[in-house]
Amino acid sequence: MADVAPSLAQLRAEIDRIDDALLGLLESRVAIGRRVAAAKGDASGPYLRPGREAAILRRLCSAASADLPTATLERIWREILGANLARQVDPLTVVYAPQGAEACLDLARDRGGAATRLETVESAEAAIAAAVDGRATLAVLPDVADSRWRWWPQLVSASQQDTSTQKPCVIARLPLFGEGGVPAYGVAPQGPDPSGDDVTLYAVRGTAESALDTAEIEGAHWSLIAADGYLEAGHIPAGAALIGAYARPETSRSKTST
Ligand SMILES: O=C(O)C(=O)C[C@]1(C(=O)O)C=C[C@@H](O)C=C1
Repeated sequence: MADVAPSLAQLRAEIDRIDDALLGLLESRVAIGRRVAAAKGDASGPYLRPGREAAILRRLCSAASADLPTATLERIWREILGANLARQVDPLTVVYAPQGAEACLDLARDRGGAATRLETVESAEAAIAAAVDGRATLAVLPDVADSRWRWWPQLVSASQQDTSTQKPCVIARLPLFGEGGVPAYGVAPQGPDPSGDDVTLYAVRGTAESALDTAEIEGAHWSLIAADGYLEAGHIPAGAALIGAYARPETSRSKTST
């Protein structure tokens, strides 16, 4: 007897069963959020862990079939990660999206998901200030290498200040998957979180051939450098200012099967 193609009603019933299973799994995953916060305790550092998030996304994207484009997976999992983070803190992303970098707003929204409050500010100073005083979980700023809104010197100045408080650092580049378009950078009042495949940003006094950008900072000439790998403060050149580190962006895979 020839196979009878399932009816639309049967296929929808199957989709409903899968949705119920997904919901159950999502509930279980999100329920872990408060336990994760307790496990982190006071001493084990910040709640937002961009390195761990990048490692999760890379693992899932390399396991997924071509029917699930990486950009789609990143969107879905950013919502899941954001929902879990919101069980640990009340996340706030502060965004500076000037003319020419309006996409920062969408990148910030996609990054934090619906569970993260979003606030726009009128200057890079205001965004970084929100990260310095701890009001924002993440400050999202436009391309670090673009002189139109050159904000990295503020992180150099902060790093030179003689305070014991945590300096603001670049901890993410947005998005993780996908090339093209103006990238955005995430700055937070915490040290960078290694993902296993990272880029470190630091600044050195003087002119460097490989500089992404240069600036006069408090009377001295500085160059911004992007180096391969995760370099801790002790491993960047002597006298350099650590700007941060972020998961190396991945090329997106968007093909779909036919
Ligand atoms: O692994 C952690 O530290 C978590 O807080 C869990 C989790 C997740 O949902 O997987 C949530 C937020 C962090 O930014 C990273 C990962």
